[in-house]
Amino acid sequence: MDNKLLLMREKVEILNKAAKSYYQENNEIMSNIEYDKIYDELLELEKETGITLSNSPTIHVGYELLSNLPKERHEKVMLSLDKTKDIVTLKDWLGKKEGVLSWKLDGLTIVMTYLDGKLIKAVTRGNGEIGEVITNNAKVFTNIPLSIPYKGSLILRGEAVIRYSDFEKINNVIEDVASKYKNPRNLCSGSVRQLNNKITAERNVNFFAFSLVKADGVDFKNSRISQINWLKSQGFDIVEFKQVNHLNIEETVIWFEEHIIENDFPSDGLVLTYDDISYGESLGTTAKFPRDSIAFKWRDEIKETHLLEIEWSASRTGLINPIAIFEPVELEGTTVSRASVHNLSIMEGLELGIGDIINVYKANMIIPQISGNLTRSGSVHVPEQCPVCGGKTSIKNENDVKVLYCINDDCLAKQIKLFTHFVSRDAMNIEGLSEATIEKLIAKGLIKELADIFHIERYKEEIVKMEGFGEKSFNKLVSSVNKSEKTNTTRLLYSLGIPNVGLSNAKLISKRFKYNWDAIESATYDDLVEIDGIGEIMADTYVKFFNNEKKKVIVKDILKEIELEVVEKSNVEQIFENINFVITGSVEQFKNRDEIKEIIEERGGKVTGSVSAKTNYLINNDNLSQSSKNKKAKELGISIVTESQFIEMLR
Ligand SMILES: NC(=O)c1ccc[n+]([C@@H]2O[C@H](COP(=O)([O-])OP(=O)(O)OC[C@H]3O[C@@H](n4cnc5c(N)ncnc54)[C@H](O)[C@@H]3O)[C@@H](O)[C@H]2O)c1
Ligand SMILES: [Zn+2]
Repeated sequence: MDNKLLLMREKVEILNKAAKSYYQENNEIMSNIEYDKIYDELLELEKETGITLSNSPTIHVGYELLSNLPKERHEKVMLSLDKTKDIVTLKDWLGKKEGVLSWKLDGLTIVMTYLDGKLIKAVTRGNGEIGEVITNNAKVFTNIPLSIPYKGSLILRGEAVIRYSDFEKINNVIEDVASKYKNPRNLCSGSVRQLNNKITAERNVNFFAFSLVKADGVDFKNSRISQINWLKSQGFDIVEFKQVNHLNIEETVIWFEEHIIENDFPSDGLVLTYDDISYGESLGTTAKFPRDSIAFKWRDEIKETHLLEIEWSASRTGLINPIAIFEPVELEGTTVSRASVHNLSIMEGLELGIGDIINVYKANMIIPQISGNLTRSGSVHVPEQCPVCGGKTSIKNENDVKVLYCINDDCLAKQIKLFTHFVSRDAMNIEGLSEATIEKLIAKGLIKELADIFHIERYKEEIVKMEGFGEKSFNKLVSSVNKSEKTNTTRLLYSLGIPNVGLSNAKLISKRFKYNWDAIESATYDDLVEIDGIGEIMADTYVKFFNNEKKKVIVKDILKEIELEVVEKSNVEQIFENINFVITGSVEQFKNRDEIKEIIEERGGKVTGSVSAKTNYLINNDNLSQSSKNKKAKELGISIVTESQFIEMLR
C-alpha cells in the first residue's frame, strides 16, 4: 500500500509539472501519449487503492492561472471530457440516442458572451472555474462576428485554433520569443493569451463554435444540432459535425479519420454529444467530466524503429534544437524518418542514444513525435559547438525547460534577415526562396555566405525534399537564380544590407559613381556627404562597411557570381563630365533645383551644396544677390550663370 501511495505521489507530481508547462507556459515537456499513459496508470492506482490525492490531475481541469491577464469566474463551470479510444465503447455510450459527432479541435477553449448583439466578453477555460479575460484579443480573431442579429443575452463556447498552414509561416517570423512554438496548439495558446492584442491580430486565430450555453427566448426544440445551426445563422463559424445514431456511428468515425488529412485545423479526436439537451443535462457531471459528451481520441499508430542520429538545428533566435533521425517507418499512410525532439529536457527525459529502439507516432495524426524509448542508453552528446558557425554553445534554463543556444552574435543562423533581404525583389530579385527555406539551408550548413545562394542548384537533393518543394518549384528557383546573376550596381549595393542604404540611396550613390562598381566600393566619406540626401552617419557606416575585411570577402565572392550590366547609363552626351555646379536661389524655368540637378548629373556633371575652388559654375538668376554663395563665387572668380544661360549651355 505504502509503495502504491508513493507511486501515486510521484505520478501526480510528474503530471502536474507537465500540465503546468502545457497550460501555463504554452510549452510541452512530454508528448501527449506519454502524459496520457502516466495519467491512465495513476487512474488505475486510484481505483486499486480507493485513494485520490487532493492535487491529483484526475479531479482537476487545466491548471491554476498564473498569467498577468485579468481573471473571472465562469457562470457555468467548464469541464474536461471523458475519453475513449475504442469505437465499441463509443457506440455503447450512444445507445439508441441521436448524437452529434464533431472534430475535437486542439486549441484553446473560449467562452464568448454577447449582449445587445455585441461581443462583450471572452474568457478562456482556465482551471474550469476561473478563466482569463481576453475580450480585446477575441475581437481580432479573423472570423469572429463582432455584432450579431440576436439582441438577447447569449453565451457560447468554442475553440480558438491556428491552421497548420499558418503555423509555420507565423512561427517563422516570431523573433522575440526565445523558443519557437512546437505545434499549432502552443502557438494558439500563446497568441490568445497576450496582453497586447496587436500580436493576437497578426496570428490569424480562428474561432469555431461548438456549443451554446444560453440564448434566452430562443426555442431550440431540445436539440444540440438546432443550437449549432442557429449559431451558424448568427454569423459564427461552427465546428464541422455529423448527426449519428447506432447504425451509422462507426462509418462516420471512419469518415472523419479519412478526412483528417484534409483538415487544416489540428484535431486530437472527435467529440460525441447527445442531441437531446434535457436528457444530457439530466445526467449531470462527475468532478471532471460532463456526462452528456465523450471524447474519442485517435488510436495513434505507434511504430518501433531505431534512432540513427540526432541532427542539431540552429535557428535565427540562436536556439539549437535536436531532431531525431530514425529508420524510416510507415505512419498513418506516409513514410516518416524524422521528428523534432524540441529541447534538451525532452531529449534527457527520453534518455536518447544512437541505436536505441524508440516508439514513434503522429501527434493528432499529423506531426511525427517520439513517444517512448525502450532501450534508454542516454548516450547522445550535447554539442559544445554550434553546427552552423562552430561557435560556443550554452545551455539555458527557461521555465524549467533546458534549451541549447549558440552564443555567437555573428552566427549565420542569426543573420537570416540579411539573406532574405539579399534575395528580395528590389535586391537580387530571386523568386521562390522563402525565409523558411533559407533558414533550413543555413541550418544544414549548405549556405554559409551570400554568394552561396548562386549555387543553390547543388542542393537539389536536399531542397526537393523540403516541405512545399517539388522538382518543379526547384527548377523554377534555379532559373530565377540564374536570371538574377545579370544585375546592376544599384541592386547589388542595396542587396548588401548596409545600414541606412535603402533603395533610393543605393540609386543615388550608384548614379553618382556612374554605375562603376569599383568607384562605388571605394567611395570616400567626402564623396558621399557631397551627395544630396546622404548624411554623415550613413557615409560613415558605408565607408566602414567597405573597409571591413570580412565584408570585403563577402562582396568579392558575390562579384565572382554576377555580371553587372551597365544599366541606366544614359545615351545623353556627357557634356558636363568633370564639371561641378552649385545651384542657389529660386528657379523659374525648371520645376525646382532638383530638376536642374538631375539634368546636370545625367550629363556627367556633379552638383554640390557649397561653393569651393572646385566649383565651375554657380547657377543663380540674381547676379546681384548678396548671398554667401554669390559672394564666394565672385571672390574665387567662378562664373555665375542664370537659368537661361544654363539652358543655352545645354544646347
Ligand atoms: N503533453 C503534456 O505535457 C500534457 C499535459 C497536460 C495535458 N495534456 C493533454 O491534454 C489532455 C487533457 O486536456 P484537457 O482536459 O484540457 O482537454 P481534453 O483533451 O479533455 O479536451 C476537452 C476539451 O475539448 C474542447 N473541445 C474541442 N473541440 C470540441 C468539440 N467539438 N466539442 C466539445 N468540446 C470540444 C472542450 O473545451 C473540452 O473542454 C490530455 O489527454 C493530454 O493529451 C498534455
Ligand atoms: Zn552559431
